[in-house]
Amino acid sequence: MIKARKNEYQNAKSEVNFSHFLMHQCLGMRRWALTVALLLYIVFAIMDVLKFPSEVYSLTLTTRIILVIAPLIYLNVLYWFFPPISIRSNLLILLLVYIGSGLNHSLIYYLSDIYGLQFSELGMVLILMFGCLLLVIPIKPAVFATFIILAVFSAVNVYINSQLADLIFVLIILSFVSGICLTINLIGQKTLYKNYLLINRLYNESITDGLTKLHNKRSFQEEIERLNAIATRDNATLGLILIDADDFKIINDSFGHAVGDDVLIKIAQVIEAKCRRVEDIGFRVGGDEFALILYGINDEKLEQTCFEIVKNVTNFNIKYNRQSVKTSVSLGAVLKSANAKISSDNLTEIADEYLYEAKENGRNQYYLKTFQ
Ligand SMILES: Nc1nc2c(ncn2[C@@H]2O[C@H](COP(=O)(O)OP(=O)(O)OP(=O)(O)O)[C@@H](O)[C@H]2O)c(=O)[nH]1
Repeated sequence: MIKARKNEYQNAKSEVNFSHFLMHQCLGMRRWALTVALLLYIVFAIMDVLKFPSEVYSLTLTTRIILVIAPLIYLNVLYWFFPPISIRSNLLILLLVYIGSGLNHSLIYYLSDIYGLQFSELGMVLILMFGCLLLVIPIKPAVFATFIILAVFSAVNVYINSQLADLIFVLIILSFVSGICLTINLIGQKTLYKNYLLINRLYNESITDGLTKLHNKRSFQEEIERLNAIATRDNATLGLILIDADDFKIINDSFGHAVGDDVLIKIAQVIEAKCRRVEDIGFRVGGDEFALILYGINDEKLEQTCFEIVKNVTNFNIKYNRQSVKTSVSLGAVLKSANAKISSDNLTEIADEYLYEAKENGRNQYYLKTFQ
């Protein structure tokens, strides 16, 4: 059940997190692709002025600036100085630049034909390479944009009565170029997705206790600091319960290690059952020691939770060779009230002192303090 809950949460977040991971991995590539695209496009615009008569370049410059150069300047500033967190951020503007440059190409191709000017096909190959590969646009929108660009290009060719055989030849070359670029893009994204899953799995293993599947001690130190900082920032309460099995050595010595393990797993299940929201986290912090962090809890609910944990563990019905295994836990709990400021180390120390009191004063009970 613990594992199922973790997986459910992770799967829901995985799609979003992969977009962030991909952005992180591809940020350098996208930055340089945008910069090189801008420089190349400015060179194309300058060539328009040098090669074409003013009635042609006044039109081509306007469309180049509006559809491509201005959005590219915006994207360059954004990606170099305020990098977005997701690969899907600014997707519409990226598509506008890609489709805009493709349509511009067809427009200039058309004007060159009318005015009898020389115009190279090389530009279209570069546009397709940037759009399908270097800008790292997600695959489906890239295919869609490429289709629009090639469809308009074909329509212009048909309109100006190009040779059908020539058009088919050019379309085959352009489709081949975009096909290769899209395939490399797809393979790259799939490889990165595999790396992403591997990193996630290794990270989850590094913060999970192998026996109980609760978070481990390392994760406890990270989470108590993180949640205490968030609670202080947001003036929220934070509950911390430390839980220690009573006379666990006796259980191990009397019934064996396997029964001891079974008891630990059952205690972990009781703790996990108290985690009702994403911010509530249960940990195994030592051999027979556990912790539970409850974000935003009030004193009444914290006390109720302590009471229920003690009661549920006492009610375990574990039998070994027809002998019942007596189990109990002692708890030390602390509630950081909404406006209190305290370090996570001090919070843990207070809970630990209270756990010690609970042990000293007879075990199978909880001691709780509110820190104002
Ligand atoms: N079965 C099992 N036992 C473990 C595991 N890790 C630690 N232990 C045992 O847990 C016991 C902890 O004992 P102590 O720290 O002396 O505490 P205790 O016997 O519970 O006594 P109090 O805490 O004072 O009530 C030791 O006997 C460890 O060997 C584990 O993964 N499985």
